[in-house]
This record gives sequence, structure tokens and C-alpha cells, in this order.
Amino acid sequence: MEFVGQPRLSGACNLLGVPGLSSLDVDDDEGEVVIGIRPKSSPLPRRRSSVSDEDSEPEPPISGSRRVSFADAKGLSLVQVKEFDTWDVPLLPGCDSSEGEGKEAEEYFLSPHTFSLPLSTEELCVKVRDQKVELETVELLPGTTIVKGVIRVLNISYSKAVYIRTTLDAWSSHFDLLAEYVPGSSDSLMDCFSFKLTLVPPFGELGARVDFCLRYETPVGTFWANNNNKNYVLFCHQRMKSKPQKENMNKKSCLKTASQNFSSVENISAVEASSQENISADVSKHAEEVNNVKAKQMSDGQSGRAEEDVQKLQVENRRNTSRRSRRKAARMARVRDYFAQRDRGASDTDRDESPPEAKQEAQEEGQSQKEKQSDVRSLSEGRSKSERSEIVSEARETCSESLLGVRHDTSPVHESISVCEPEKSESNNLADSATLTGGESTTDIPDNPQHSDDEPAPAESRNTNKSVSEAEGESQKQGTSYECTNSTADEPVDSVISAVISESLVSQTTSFTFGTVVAPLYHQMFGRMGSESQSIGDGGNPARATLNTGDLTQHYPHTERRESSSTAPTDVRNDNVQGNVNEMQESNQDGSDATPNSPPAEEEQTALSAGDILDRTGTLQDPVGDFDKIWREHCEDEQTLSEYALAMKNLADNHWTKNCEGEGRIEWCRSVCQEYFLDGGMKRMLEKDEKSAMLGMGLTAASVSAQPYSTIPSSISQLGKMRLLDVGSCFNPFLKFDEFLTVGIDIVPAVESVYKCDFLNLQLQQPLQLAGDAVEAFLRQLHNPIDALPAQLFHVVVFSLLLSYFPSPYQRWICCKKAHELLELHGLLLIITPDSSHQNRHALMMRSWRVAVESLGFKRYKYVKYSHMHLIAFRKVSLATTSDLVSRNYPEMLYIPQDFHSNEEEDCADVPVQVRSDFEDDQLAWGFTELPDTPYDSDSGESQSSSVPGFHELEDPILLQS
Ligand SMILES: C[S@@+](CC[C@H](N)C(=O)[O-])C[C@H]1O[C@@H](n2cnc3c(N)ncnc32)[C@H](O)[C@@H]1O
Repeated sequence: MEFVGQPRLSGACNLLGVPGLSSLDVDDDEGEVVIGIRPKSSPLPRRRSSVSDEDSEPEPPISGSRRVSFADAKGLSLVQVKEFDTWDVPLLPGCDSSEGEGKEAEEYFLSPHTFSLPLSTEELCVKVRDQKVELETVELLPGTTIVKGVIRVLNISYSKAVYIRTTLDAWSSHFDLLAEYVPGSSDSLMDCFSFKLTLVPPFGELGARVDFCLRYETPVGTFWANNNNKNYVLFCHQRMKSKPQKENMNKKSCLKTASQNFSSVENISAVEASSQENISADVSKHAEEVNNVKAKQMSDGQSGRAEEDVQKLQVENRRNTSRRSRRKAARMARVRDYFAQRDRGASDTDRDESPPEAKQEAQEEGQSQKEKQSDVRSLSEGRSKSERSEIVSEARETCSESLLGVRHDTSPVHESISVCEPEKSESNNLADSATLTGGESTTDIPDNPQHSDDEPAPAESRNTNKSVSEAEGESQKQGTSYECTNSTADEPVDSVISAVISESLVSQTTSFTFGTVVAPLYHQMFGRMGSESQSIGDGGNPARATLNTGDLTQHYPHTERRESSSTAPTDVRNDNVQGNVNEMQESNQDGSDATPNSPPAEEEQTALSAGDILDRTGTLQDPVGDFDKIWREHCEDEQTLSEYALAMKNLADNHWTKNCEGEGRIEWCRSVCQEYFLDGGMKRMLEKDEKSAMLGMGLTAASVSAQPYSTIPSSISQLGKMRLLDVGSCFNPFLKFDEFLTVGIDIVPAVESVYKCDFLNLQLQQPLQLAGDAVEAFLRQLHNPIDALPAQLFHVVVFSLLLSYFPSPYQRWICCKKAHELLELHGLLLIITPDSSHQNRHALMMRSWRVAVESLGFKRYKYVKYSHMHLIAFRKVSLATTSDLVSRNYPEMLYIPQDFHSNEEEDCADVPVQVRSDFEDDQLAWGFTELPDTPYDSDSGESQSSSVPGFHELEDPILLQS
């Protein structure tokens, strides 16, 4: 089941977990009062515990059970909350007991459905014929909290995708889960898809509520089933069994009594208290809010209204505390890992081969956040042996959990919890809450923002009954969490963008690293757009807040292709572009470097160091709210787009390439294609695949070598030209090569030969059943703009400096998925992504990318790190993608460091500059010990020499170990 189209990464993805495991096992939120949906298998594959996560800083581990500690922080408010009859939050199963103990006490059941399912096959067929999609069955798997459902769809198209759109918080956020095709279920008229959701306690008095509807995507259109506009609603309950008193002995209760001033926090150790500071503050703020609401409820006697408000606060409270605790837990886990490593190292130094990331994290963190330094020191120096061994055993537990893939806390997707989050955010939240309870608003926002024009929304409004002020309050709250420093909420978004653009283009002259110039440009744009979109009240719109891969094309204001062969612009943008192009060409011709001088190495390093530390402490700055709208607006802003494209191209061509001789990305693509398609590379790979398949079947090496290898697929062996799709082509750099039949596409073509096309919204059609020359003819007569293309059309798809363009890993994921479909079997996907840091800096990220892309049915073929970019070639090895995509959060694995940047952190970070830390030196040294003598192709297992002398062609060490 695949998890897609969830632009609001908050909470949602972090609630994913593993069914079949007790709720005790699942999250690291320790007493988190969040009901979650967990898809059916493991989340992000765990990295080795020794490998640090760069996106979070270490913090002192806490003594005792981590669950208890976290529950303490939250339990304080829970007790307060428990006084409300309407807000009865039961003891979390297992929150106050050790793992596993609670299992026998768990029994779950679903309330009788509030909807009726078609009873007879006939009835079902009628529904499916009319609606194209219908829910067939839904049940709770016995003894589990797993809801399993079957969906039936009308087989109206070859390519189709069925999603379950689900919410746990009245459509403030939602999940889109991709249902899996049920093999053999097709009777040519209809197909069946199945899905599984795991509900996570606590189950309140009313049970855990899940609302969902079904979405069926086809090239013909998108269809919905939403229980006749009421959505499907399920309540899952837990039969509570009273627990023996002794279970609570020697353990801190997650609902222990809290005094008004939260003095129980004092009982926590100083270190722990320090580490819990943010959470406590957050919790107390929310407790105050709750009290306010309660007081209001009593004085007004408006119980219905107050109840609603309380629920609203509860959701908000859960969301905020959940974000914080996830990050907190991630940091804790890493520190625990470190101590575990160190303890093991002390007893068996010979076996400790892992790099000292955690220690270094602590060191670096210490540099960037002085106040935490003392905590770390107190941990390493001041802890008693018993405390340490407690930590170690906990860390071991953590490690084994990690191996099981249970924990999620190192997912690259963490919501914004800046260590330097200013008070303002909190007070804004409170202010919003006041508005919320007061129910007054002067801001003019749509009455029912959930109901958008073009997409049949889930019937969420029936469930939410949000008032204007509530919606506004929510959107403001979300906005403030992103805009922590200078609020730009009042600024028109256009002016913000142009300011950003001009600033960045100016600063480009002095700093030429992608991470510090171009990417922030886009991230700022998107970040602000996201805030803006929320501030107009659209933030909680589940019907629109999705990355739609297909059904938006019609909304795009495609401009007509420029008919004139001249470059006569139709707007200012074209003037600018052409001017710059000419300038660039001239400078290239005479060999002079028209670009400003290189920045001093130190300057670049400085920028990088700061950026890198931000990566570690940063947060995902994905836009939230209406992604489609944001993206649409973005595509309409052609001037900004072309300026960005120019800046990026300039940087790559005129700075990076010239300063790093031989590091031409286009030439690399060409040489890989040449080698693979024309010089036997593909044949070798196929032979290798076949060999390993046979060995896998149990044949001996001798008999395998005696086997005749199957022939290379005819479509590629009888190549006329290599059919190459260059996505984000900009200037059509492949056009000059004769061996390619190039189709360049771009949202803002810079030259006439490039077709206008938004790849994210490109529709895919049935593959052409034509001979090679007919396919070529088809490609030569494409029309502008391109809205749709047949599947399996190309031998090569190129994403050169494209993926980092997108502000969300989901967009990158969609692109890779589309590339897979557009490629012939055995075709190549070439990804080039900027990174000016050294080889090992983002090795983990590249490993993550590899896993993500391979899950789509690719296998990595080549990988090179140039000074300023990663270049990776993947070959398409299967027509199908890995079925179980969602549980591993593959889309999120396509993260980039800029995803974790946040304005507030950039503004707040007062980070000392480092050229390269000891840790980095260590890591580098460690990396080299792992490297073979010559550049290495991990796929073939053979050493390879660089086709271009002077290339910095190294395999990343982490990949080698895998
Ligand atoms: C940094 S430029 C890269 C240009 C060229 N590939 C190169 O390597 O120099 C990124 C390009 O991607 C284009 N782009 C961004 N999103 C796109 C999308 N959804 N569909 C097509 N092109 C897109 C931008 O307009 C821009 O021209």
C-alpha cells in the first residue's frame, strides 16, 4: 500500500506503524494521545544505530523508561483534561506498563457500521457501474486493530490507482493510501483492491474514529465513493480490562496527578527536565487553553459549543505535542544509541567499527547550542553506572525495535519544532485559541473551504462543522508555526517572491552553492506560498491538499506554443531569458567566464557549514495546505520560474563546470547511455541478472555458466536512436547529440524546441503498440503543450537538476514513478541532483534515494559524486513497482537537506562556523577505509575507471556496506 499525496506531513506520516504489534510497540511518542493509522508493515528501514541522523540534534537521554518520561510530560495535561466529561481519555494501554504486558488485556471491536455496504453482488455491480468505485467489505481482523477493506472498481482503463483517503482529525489532515490490486480478482469488467489500516490507541469512550472515502484515479477521470456524501465512518473500541494495581508499582504513571503549577516536573531529573522543557511549556499552554475553554463552558452554559472547542483543542494539542515528542524521541534515541555504542565499545573495543557520529553530533550540537552542552556533559560525566546501564539497555531495546522497523522517529519528515522557536509562536497559538473559543472573526474566508470546486470532496464538512473563525484559527496556527520570525503573512505573496528572487539572484554573485542560493529561493517561495494558502483558509482542505498526479491538467493555464521561429518574447520573462541566454552563449564562446568570480572557498564552506547544521536541527519546510493550488500558482509565475532556471543553469554551467573541469552532467548522461545501450552495458547487466536469478533458483555456478542467456529485448537492441525524455529541459541540452531522439519538456521552456509540460501533471496513456520507427515518427510530431504521453515510450529519462526543484519529497516521488512508467523495460533513469558538500556528507541521503527509487522497479546502475552534484543512473528492471510502498515511507526517502530548513531556524541559528569538523574528518577517513582502490560499481561488483579523467568518482561507503 502506498502512501502518496500527503502534502501535510505533520503527524500523518509519523503515525504510520506496524499492524500486528501492540500499540505498546508502535510509536515512540510515549503516551502520545494520538490516534494513528498504521499501514501494514514496517516504516523506514532502520539505519544502523551507529549512523547518525543529520537532521536532529542529540539531547540527554532520560533516566528510567522513556515511555514514562514522555507520558509524564503529557500526563500533566491529560489529568487536567480528564476532568472534562466530554473528554474522557482513558489510560493508555501499556503506557504505564512494560511492553507486552498489556497485550492480553487488549480486545478490539468495531461499532456497527454507520453505513451500509451493498449486500448482493447485483447491488454491488450496479454501484460500481454507476460510481466506478465502491467499498465492498470492511472488517476488523480478529485480535488486532487492523481494519481490512476490499474495494471494487470498474475496469475502465489500463492504468488505475485506488486510494483510501482517511482522516483521524475531522479532515484537518488526511492520508492517501494506495490500495493494492488483489491478484486474480479481475473479471475484465471489474477489479478488486484491498487495503489495511491499523488503528492505534488510545480508544476513548467513543472509540477511535476514522473517516474515509475512496478515490479511483484513471486517465479517464477521478471517481469517488464517499457513502453518499457522508463518508465512511468507523469506530474502533477497546474492551478495557482493569489492571492489577501492582502493575503500576515502581513506574511513573502516565496520568499521574498534576498540580496546577506542574510541580511534578521537578521530580524529573534536572537533565530530563531540561530536555522536556519545550514539551512542558507546550503542554501547560494547552492546559491553560483547556481551562479557559472549560471555564467558558461553565459560564456560558454553551456546552455543545464548548465541547466542540475542547475537541478542537484536543486535536491541536495532540498535533503539537506529537510533533515535539517525535523529534524529542528521535534525538533521545540517537543519544541512547551513542551511549549504547560507547558502552559496547568499552567492553569490546575491537568490535566497534562505527563512526562516532553521535558523539560528534553532541559536539557539533554543543557548538551550535551552548545551553545544551552542559546537559550532554552531565550525561557523559555525571551519570551513575546504573543510570548508564539503564540507558544502554534502553538503547539496545531501541536498536532491536529499529531492526523490526517499528520506530519512526528518524524519518526525514519531522515537523517544525525549532529549538529556538520563539515565544511568539506559542502566544500566537494562544491568541488563535482565544479567537477560536470566542468564535469571532473579521477575516473574510470561504465558509466552507473544504469544498473545492473541482474535486468531489469527502463529505468532511458534515463531520467538522467548522466555523469561519475556527478555520481561520487553524490556518493561522499552522501559519505561525512556519513563520516564526518576521511574519510575512500580511505581505502579498508576489512581493515576497520577487523580493526573494531578486535577493537570491543578487546574492548568487557572491555565493554559488545550490544549498545556499537556489534551493532556499524555492523553499522560501513554497514555504510562503504554503502559509499564504493557509491564511486564506484553505489549509485544512482534505479534498485539495494532495499531490494530484493527473487530474489537474485541465486547470493549468497552458500558454500557446510560440509560433514564431524567432525568440520574440510574448512577455518580459522571455526578454530576460533570451538576454541571459545570449549572454551565456557569448561568454561560453569566447571562453571567458561571464559569471562572477568564484566565491572564496572559505565563504562557500561557511555557508555550507551553517546550512548543514541547520539540516541537522532543521525541520521539513514542506508547504502545507493546498498543494495543487500552490503548484498551479507556481507554474503561472513564469518570470520567477525562468529566473530560477537561469540562475540554476548559470550556476551549473558557468561556475561548477568551469571550476571543476570535466564535470559536465550532460556529458556524463551521454557517456552512460552510450556505454549502456551501445557498448554492451545493458547486455552485461541482463546477463548478470539472469545469472543471479538462476543462482537464486538453486542452480550451481557451473550449470549457470552453461545456460544460454536470453536475448536482449528487441526494442532496445534494434535501436534507431535512443529516445530520451529530458524533464526540466530548460535549454534542451541533449538536442545537439545525434544519437538521441530528444524530447525536452519544461514548465517554462527557455527555447522553442522544448515542449511546455508540467511533468507532475502529465497524464499517462496506454503504451503504443508500434514498431521503433513508428514510435520515432510519433515523437517527432508531438504537439505543444504536452499533456499526455503513452507509457513505455522512452529509453532514457533524464532528471537533471530537477528533483531538488520540488519542495516536497512526494513530488520527487511522483516524478520517479512517472519516469518508471514512461520508460521501456531496461531503460535508464538518470538523476542528477546538486550537492556541493563532500562525498560522505549526504551519503545517507543518497542511500535513502537509492532505496526509494529501487522500490519502484529500478536497480542502480551507476553512481558518481562530482564536486557539486550526485549523478545516478538507474535501470528499469521490472514493469511492476514494489507492491508494499507505503509502509516504508518511500516517498519521504527522497528528501533533500533543504526539506528540513526553516526560516526560523535560519534566522535563529547563531552557529559558529566550521570548515570541517573532527567528526567529518573521522567520517571521511572511515569512508576511505571502506573504499576499494578504484572506483567501484556496486551493481556489477566491478571496479570501473572513470570515463572522464579527473572525475571524483567514488562509491559512497554506506552503500558499499549494504
Ligand atoms: C534547474 S533547471 C535544470 C535545467 C536543466 N535540466 C539543466 O540540467 O541545466 C530545472 C528546470 O526544471 C523545470 N521544471 C520544474 N518543475 C517542472 C515540472 N513539473 N515539469 C517540467 N519541468 C519542470 C524548471 O522550469 C527548470 O527549467
